[in-house]
Order: sequence, then structure tokens, then C-alpha cells
Amino acid sequence: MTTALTHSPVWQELLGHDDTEHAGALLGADPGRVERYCLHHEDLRVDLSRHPVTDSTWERLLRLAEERGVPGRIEALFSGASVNESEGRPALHTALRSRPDASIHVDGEDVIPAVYEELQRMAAFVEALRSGDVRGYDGRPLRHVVNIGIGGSEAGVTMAHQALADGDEPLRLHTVSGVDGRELAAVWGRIDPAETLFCVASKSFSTLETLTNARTAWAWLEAEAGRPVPEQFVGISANESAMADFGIPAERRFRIWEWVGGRYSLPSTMGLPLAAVIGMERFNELRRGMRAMDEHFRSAPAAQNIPLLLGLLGVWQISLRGATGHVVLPYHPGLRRLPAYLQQLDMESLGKSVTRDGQPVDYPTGTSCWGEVGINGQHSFFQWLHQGTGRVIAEFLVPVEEGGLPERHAGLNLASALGQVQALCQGQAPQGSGPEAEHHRYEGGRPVTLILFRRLDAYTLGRLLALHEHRVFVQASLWGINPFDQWGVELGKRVAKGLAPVARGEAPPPAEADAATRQALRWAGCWGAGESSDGTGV
Ligand SMILES: O=P(O)(O)OC[C@H]1O[C@](O)(CO)[C@@H](O)[C@@H]1O
Repeated sequence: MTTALTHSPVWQELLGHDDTEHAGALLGADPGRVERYCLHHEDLRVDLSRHPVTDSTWERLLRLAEERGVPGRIEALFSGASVNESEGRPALHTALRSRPDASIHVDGEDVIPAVYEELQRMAAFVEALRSGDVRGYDGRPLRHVVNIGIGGSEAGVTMAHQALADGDEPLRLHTVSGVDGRELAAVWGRIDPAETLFCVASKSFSTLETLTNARTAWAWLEAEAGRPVPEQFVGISANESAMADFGIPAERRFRIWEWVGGRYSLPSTMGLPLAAVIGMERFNELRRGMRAMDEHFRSAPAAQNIPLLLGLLGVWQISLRGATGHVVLPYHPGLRRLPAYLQQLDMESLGKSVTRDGQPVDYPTGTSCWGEVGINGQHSFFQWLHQGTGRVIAEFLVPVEEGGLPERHAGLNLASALGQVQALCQGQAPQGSGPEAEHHRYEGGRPVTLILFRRLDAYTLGRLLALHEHRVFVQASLWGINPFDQWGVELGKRVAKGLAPVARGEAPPPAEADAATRQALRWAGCWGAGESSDGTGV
């Protein structure tokens, strides 16, 4: 039985114990605070000193982790227990980047050999692709990879490609997600069909957007070549038979498993389009970084365990102190898709209102997660962060080695980030008094997490991604919710399916369509043309 957080005696203790102070004051009063509240993983430095947490709260939070059984949940996650209860399966993304000599059993079978067999098939294909041995229908080597996928079958590849590719690679990546055909049409203009590999990436191989785009791409290539060209298609899925039915040749089908959540799938064959561009070596560096963070999470003592402490702080800020969001602020243009990537991880995983065994929760769980490259955010929503009435956790991610920037630009990112962090925390009283002066008041005390790292490379990106996966897992464990299902996305998809024939003008609205939907479709000209509305419009 999963109990609600509010049943926890330590949580009740925390609720009754408010010794929080302005974090700026805490920093000023305690010279050892920064050192005590800074955590390290190799060259990664996570500074939590600007959260208003005191030592006694910290001690209670560590007890809360014990009381909520977090250490046991961590072991269950890594050992392949059925931690995704509502879907009756494990969540083994850590197996995708484990050592080849590890062994993790699911239903009595070690999954690691199959993981490595598939990664080796992928490596051989990537190698052949990059060396020009995979050729298009007219014999020329392939130079373009179009990833057709959405959500977890797209976000990781796009985000990591932007972070890690330098533009000199032998292959170009293009991504197509949307269902209206515009992205595909734009891609047509940038590729040569005879030089293009299409990767159809879909765990289920049944997603409307992906399958629609894949069929259009197939037909387009067939029209260009004058024959079907299955050898220029790759499938990545847990649904082998659907890939076969689509027409993807057996040697071009790459497998993932039901126990890999889409948003956790980047280190699997889902990463093939990324590996095709950046190479297997760097892809494996990303996996190695993830594994390093996995090992830290599994073995570091609680008081130094970065994902554990970030998860505890997140729950404390959200459920007890009323934070309503998590804003992700990378100070590197290559990380511009990181907020969107973490948004899916955070909000699909933590957007739940019932405990793992279906009991309603009576406390806030996951919040909104959003963000932007920090330097751009400064000129847009930072006003709200500094002087608005809302409270969110602001997470700054800053590489400190900039690598050969022109002198004029050197140091500006770091100074900007540190300046904002200090201002958000310390605030500033206005000069003078009266209503005029109040416009210049900065309260400070905004909760800030500052993550510094040496440079953005595949290994560090891997560590950052796994850090957040595990932070989310800790929050879910404390709240007693399942971070591995996403039932909330199903209803909208089902209703939309019923409306597609109406939107195409092929059928009247189904009985399930409510009055507002019917009216919207009528207004859009999809049905009822020439019929006079009776006032209710339905
Ligand atoms: O990989 P698939 O099965 O195409 O699903 C794509 C995405 O759609 C979702 O199911 C949400 O609709 C995500 O969880 C998933 O990452």
C-alpha cells in the first residue's frame, strides 16, 4: 500500500516546523553555508545554498527520504522490479547504459545481452552509414537523416543534437514531428531524396503524427525513385510486427523494449539518428555520463546524493512552500531544447493526482516545467522572476569554460548567470521611500539552484540528463506517485480520433462531441454548411 505524503510523521513534523529565513540572510550569517550546501560530482558543482533551507530542515528531509522508503525504491528501480505499477512492468532505462557485464533480470531473463546486441547492430549500421557504405536508390552515399518521431521519440535526439553536433559531421539531421505536413514539406526542400535515410521512431509504432508523416515520406520517396525504397527506411520501436507491416526490412528494424519509457529512451536505439550524426563514440560518452550519474545515485550517501537532495528540495518547495513551477535556464545556446526535453520528463512523469495504488493525493505534486536559454530569458520573463508574485524554482545551468570565445564575449555568460542568481537571492531594498521607490524593490529570496560544470560535452550532458531522471524519480517516490505512466495523454488522443473524419469534412460530429466542439467544427466549415443554426448550434 502506497501511503500519501501527508500520512508521514516526518512530513507532519516539517509542516509544523517553519524555521525558514530569507536565503540571503542565511548566507550572510553563516560562512560555512556554501560549502555545506554545495554538492559535487567530478567537475559538476550543484549549489543549493540559495534555497532557504536550514540544517534542521535538511536533517528532517533526509529522514523523510528514509521514512518514504526512497532507498528501497532506488534499489527496486535498478534491479528491474515492477516499479511502473499501473502498467505492470519495470522501468529499466538504467539498463540501457549499464556496463556490458552487468546483469538485470526481467521475468527470469537477463536483459543486458539483448540491450548490447541491439546497440552493436546499431553501431555497425551507424558506422556503415557514416563511412558512406549505405547507399540510396541511385547508388550515392546517404548524407541526410530525417528523424520522424514525436515526444520521447524526438525530443532527446533533437536536444542532444543541438547540444553536441558541430556542423562538420558527414550527415545532416532533420526532424519532423507535426501532423500537418509543413515540417515534411520544409525538409523536402533541404534534402536530396536519393541521399536520405528516414528513421521512423515510435515506441508504439501507432502514433498518429509519426505514422502519417512516415507514410507521406514513403510515398514521396517511391514517387521520386519510381519504385518503393524500403532500404532507405529505418524503424525504431518496441512493436516489431508493426514495423514489419509498414514495410521496414528486418535488418533496418531496431528494437527497444516495453520497459523503456519514451521520455527515458535516448540511450537506446532511439538515439540512432543522433549517433548517425555525432558518431558512436560520442553517443557512448553520453551513455557513460548517464551511467556515472546512475552509479552516484545508487551508491552515494544520502547527504551527498545529488538527485536525492534535489528531489527532496523539490518536494519541500512545491508541497510545503508553494512553488508552482520549475524554470530551466541553461546558459549555452546549444542547450536551447533542454527546457522542452525536461518539460516532458518532469510533467509527463509527475503530472499525477493519485498515488501508485490509486488514492487521491491532498497535496500538490508535479508543477509546470518550462524555460529558455538563460541569457534570452533575462530579457523576457526574468522581470516576473524578480518582482512577480509567483514562486518557482529557478535552475541555472552554466558551463564555465567557454572554449575560444572572442575576447569581447569572454566571461559574459558566467557573469550574467551569477549576477542574476545573486540578485534573485539577495534582492535589494529600494533607495528612498514612498510608492515611487516601491517599483525598485527586489524582495529576493527566490529559490535558486545553480549547477556549474566545466564544459558542455557528451559525458556531462549524459550526467545532467540522468540527474534529472533520478530527481524526478525521487520526487515521485516521496509523493507516492508513478513517474513511468502517462495515462493522461490518452483521452485527448481518443477524442481527436473520433473527430478526424469530421474535420476532414467526411462525416457529421459523433455523439461524443459536445456542443462547443460541434460549434467549433461548424464555424470551421467542416459540417452543417447551409443548415441554419437553431440557436444552440447543435
Ligand atoms: O514513441 P511513440 O509511441 O510514438 O509515442 C510518442 C510520445 O507520445 C506519448 O505517448 C504522449 O502522447 C509520449 O509519452 C511518447 O513519448
